[in-house]
Amino acid sequence: MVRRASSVPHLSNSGGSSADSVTARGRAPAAAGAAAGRGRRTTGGNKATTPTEPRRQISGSSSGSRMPRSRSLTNGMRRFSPQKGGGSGSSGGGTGGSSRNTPYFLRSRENEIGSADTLEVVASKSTGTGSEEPSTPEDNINVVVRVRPLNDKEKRDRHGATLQFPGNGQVIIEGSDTGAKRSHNRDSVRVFTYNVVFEPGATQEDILDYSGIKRIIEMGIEGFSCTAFCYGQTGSGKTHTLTGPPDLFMGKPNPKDPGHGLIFRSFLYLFQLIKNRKDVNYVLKASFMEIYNERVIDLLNPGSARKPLAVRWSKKSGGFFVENLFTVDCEELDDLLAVLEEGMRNRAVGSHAMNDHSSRSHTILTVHILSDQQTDGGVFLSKHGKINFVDLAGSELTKKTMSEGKTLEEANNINKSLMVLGYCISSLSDNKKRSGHIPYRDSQLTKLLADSLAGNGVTLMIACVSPAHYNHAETLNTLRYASRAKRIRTKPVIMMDPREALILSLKRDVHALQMENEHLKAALNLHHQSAPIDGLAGNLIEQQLERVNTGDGGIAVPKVDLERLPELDGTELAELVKLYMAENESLRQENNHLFTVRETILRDQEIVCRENERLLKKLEEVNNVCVRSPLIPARPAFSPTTGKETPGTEIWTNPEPILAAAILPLEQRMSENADKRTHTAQRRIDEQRIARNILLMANAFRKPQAQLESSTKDPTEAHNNNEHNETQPDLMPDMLT
Ligand SMILES: Nc1ncnc2c1ncn2[C@@H]1O[C@H](COP(=O)(O)OP(=O)(O)OP(=O)(O)O)[C@@H](O)[C@H]1O
Repeated sequence: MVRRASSVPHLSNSGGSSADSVTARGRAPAAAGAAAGRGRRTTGGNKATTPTEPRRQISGSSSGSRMPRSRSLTNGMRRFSPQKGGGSGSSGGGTGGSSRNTPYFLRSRENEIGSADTLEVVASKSTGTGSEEPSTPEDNINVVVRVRPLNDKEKRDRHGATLQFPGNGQVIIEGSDTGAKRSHNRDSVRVFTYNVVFEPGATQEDILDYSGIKRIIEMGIEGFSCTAFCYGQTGSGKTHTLTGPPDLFMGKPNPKDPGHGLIFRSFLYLFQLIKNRKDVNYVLKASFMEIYNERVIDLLNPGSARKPLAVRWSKKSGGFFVENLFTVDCEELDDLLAVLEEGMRNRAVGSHAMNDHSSRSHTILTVHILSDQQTDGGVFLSKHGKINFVDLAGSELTKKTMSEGKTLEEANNINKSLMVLGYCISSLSDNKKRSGHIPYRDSQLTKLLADSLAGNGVTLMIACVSPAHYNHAETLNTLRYASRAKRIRTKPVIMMDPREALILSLKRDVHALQMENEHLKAALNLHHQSAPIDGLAGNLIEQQLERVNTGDGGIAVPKVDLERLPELDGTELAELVKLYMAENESLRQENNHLFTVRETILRDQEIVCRENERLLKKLEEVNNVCVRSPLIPARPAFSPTTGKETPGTEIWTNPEPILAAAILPLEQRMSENADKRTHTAQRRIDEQRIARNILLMANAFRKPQAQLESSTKDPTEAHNNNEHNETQPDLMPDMLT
């Protein structure tokens, strides 16, 4: 029997257009009033501390359990780097006031997603704090398992337990066989490992503290798209985990009720966090929808006609969204709680043999967190985070639930959409299939969860299972899915205003390029001072340094009052972006020039070094030849009085036949001669040698010319002369050096 069938829901990156949002608000003031104006005050923190006792294995009763013994805090719980501290004392963020809030919301509709890596850099630059922003590399979906206690009926029927909890996030499921046969059939025992396993004794507060939801909320505040969803067979405790026992929302809920589920507690935690961030201006909005028989119904504005809303693809955000979904501004915690209550009252609930209060639809409650923070650089950073709480309808074996008629139709739709979800999970968890086709479009549910499962979101899956042996097949199935989901990797990104992200990123580029520029200038100046470079390279460097120092050719970006940046209109922003881009380009070109100059210098240096080495080697060879050669080159005798060369005194001496005793005086004499030789004398010798060489060269050129002239008369003679000429060049190179 369906108690309430209401409508519509949402979720997606971009939602409808801003106009849609306004229209929705306009056509459903009653819902808005109902949701936002209850005036309920819930200040007390819900510290549920029901005393229970620890248990290792499920027995017939759940009473007396205290904490989930097998929860493992070492795996997924610490996946994310710790969040940066709260308020920094910066005052700019909250100054926008309410006039800034509405545009944010409208702008958020246009948001595009940007890479977390980029944001990390942008944020670290903008805050000037280095690399403390949370990094979000590709990561696995966080999967926890919650095992509910045996219910009264199961206890009455003496259903045995099928699960064991060895600890370390493990859960053991026994074989499907029963009785004596079961104990011998060890092959069918399966062990699964998850981030955390909550045993039946776990309290609602344990789920908040240890499931990883707190980190999800923190990341939502940071601008990520986050999702927490419960999956499991019917009656396994999904709704209980997310919202609490069914009677909680029947009348006026008691905020201090320990039964309150994860959503209520998350809201408290969210507001607590927001209150501590004085440096950021937050605007919260919420929507609540359900997917009932593949139709999306708005739970905050079901309308009498229960007209379903359309799920559309947004090219801009690259995701699905629900058109005209009603979104409520939530300035206070009460407003959020009112949204939860309203949606819970409007959702479709039915009863069947396995659950008196069975959800007949999938529900998605989304909290949009629009934040606006002024960075150290004065730029306002706007982000659009969101947290989806998804309560999936439970899979059911219609034979067991004894569904018929409308309930049967619901069950079929539920099972079908869960089957599609199963396909998607299984494809996404398989590395080979992951890049192939994922059948998101096969159901409304998977369309709207696509981003959470495979895209850029942060996801927490809470797999709810029954411990009773008669649910063995369903429990095993859920554990398998959860295990597969754990293999899915996502790469979370922050959703922020693309224009602001672009400006920040360009500013970062400019800064990096300026640093590079400075570095290059410093490097070049160093070379320039230590070794002045002549020639073409020298000129080029001079020109470049001149250009760099005077800023010639650079783009002048006007000084902008960064505090007023958000007030600039689209054209002005576009103009600013253009200027930054032009400046970037100019700096890039300048840096390229500098690189070229540096390359040239390095090449020149290398050539000079090589030449030096060559000359040194040659000098060494010459020295060796001088020492070892039997023929010591002739040296002219110089007059000791005039210091001038005495013509005809060149002697060729062969030291071999000279007695050893005679060598010393000869060497001494040579060295004396060398010392005595004046610079002018050496120059004259060189000049003579050069003159001789020039003469030889001239002759060599003159002869072929004459031969060329005569060759026209006598080809044979010309040929002979050519032969002779070929020997000429042999003399020249050596002599010229
Ligand atoms: N951890 C728990 N502790 C106590 N009671 C629980 C727990 N989990 C579930 N229950 C109870 O079990 C019953 C079924 O739970 P619930 O309605 O949450 O299941 P469900 O998975 O949402 O089922 P469906 O898919 O049919 O909606 C409820 O009466 C609920 O209060």
